[in-house]
Amino acid sequence: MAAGSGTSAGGRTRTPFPALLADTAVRALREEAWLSPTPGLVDRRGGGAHDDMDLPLLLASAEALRPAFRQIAEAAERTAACVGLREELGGLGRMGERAMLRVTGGVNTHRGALWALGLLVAAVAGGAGDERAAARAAARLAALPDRWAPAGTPSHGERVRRRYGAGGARHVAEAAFPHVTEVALPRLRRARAAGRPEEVARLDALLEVMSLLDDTCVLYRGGPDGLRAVRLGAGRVMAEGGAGTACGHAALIELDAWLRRRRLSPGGSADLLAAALFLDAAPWRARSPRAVREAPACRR
Ligand SMILES: CC(C)(COP(=O)(O)OP(=O)(O)OC[C@H]1O[C@@H](n2cnc3c(N)ncnc32)[C@H](O[C@H]2O[C@H](COP(=O)(O)OP(=O)(O)OP(=O)(O)O)[C@@H](O)[C@H]2O)[C@@H]1O)[C@@H](O)C(=O)NCCC(=O)NCCS
Ligand SMILES: Nc1ncnc2[nH]cnc12
Repeated sequence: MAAGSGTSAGGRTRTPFPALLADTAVRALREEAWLSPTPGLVDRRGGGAHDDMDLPLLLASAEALRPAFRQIAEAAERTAACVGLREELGGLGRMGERAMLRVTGGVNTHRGALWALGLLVAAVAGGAGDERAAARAAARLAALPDRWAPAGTPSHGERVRRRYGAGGARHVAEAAFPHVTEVALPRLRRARAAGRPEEVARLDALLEVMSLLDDTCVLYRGGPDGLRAVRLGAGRVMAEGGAGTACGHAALIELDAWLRRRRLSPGGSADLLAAALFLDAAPWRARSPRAVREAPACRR
């Protein structure tokens, strides 16, 4: 879908591109939250493996991130993709995290999603013309330094990186989101082309990501054995035919019950499914060669 901003020929006001991108990002988060039954995750049925989250909380959290997504897009529209922009995005990302924690009463609902979607929103706003170009541009941004990133207490991701050497959310972004472009999006499209219902296509995309991802949420709570079991369990659902078959559905429900008992939540996979839904629906507005020539140059 092509998109722009300002006033159309007929004089009607069009939604500004940053607001359109923020809408698409929030919608992707909402759709991921509504998807059911998702193993161990919050969904329409309840909080999954979480005793501090439910669907209304995730929906409120998604809405609280809208201003951050819009401001991220605005910054990327006006600033070249170099360290200055990376640092501005870091500040906006941390502001978004504070807004999220305010509405959730301190629960980390969407930190990883804000990171992945924030980088992809910036990439599309900065002129990426398709999903692969967006993932590559997001990777370049992720790899830039942010001198204002607070040292503070190590995050869960940082702890398991030190302990087990796992890559985590930063590494996945720097690798240009292969689980999104090479796994989730192709799986979504193959399932749709085969006539599967949209919900089944999304569940299969999630399960395939789960079967491959080093999810630091799972590693933090379940260690390497927990992560191995989650990946094998998700792989088994797919080997049984996926969420749309009787055997695959039974395997999914079994995996869900096991994750709830072990209090393991594949939150990183949920974030990457939301990233795939964002790219799948993104409004593209590749910059014209003239706009690229006139884009502000890197100052550092
Ligand atoms: C680079 C950052 C993402 C920070 O990364 P780091 O790994 O240091 O920090 P974490 O706080 O651990 O957050 C990473 C979140 O990313 C998700 N995730 C996990 N593994 C992967 C993966 N392999 N690939 C992609 N994404 C992954 C995951 O998010 C989900 O889980 C969250 C709940 O996690 P947690 O708090 O650990 O949950 P609980 O176990 O429930 O906690 P307790 O109840 O037990 O206390 C949830 O948010 C999901 O979204 C990881 O949690 C980045 O955030 C950063 O540097 N931000 C600064 C701002 C910035 O620069 N922004 C720029 C662009 S906007
Ligand atoms: N549906 C979900 N359940 C739990 N954590 C999540 N983080 C992002 N989406 C989530």
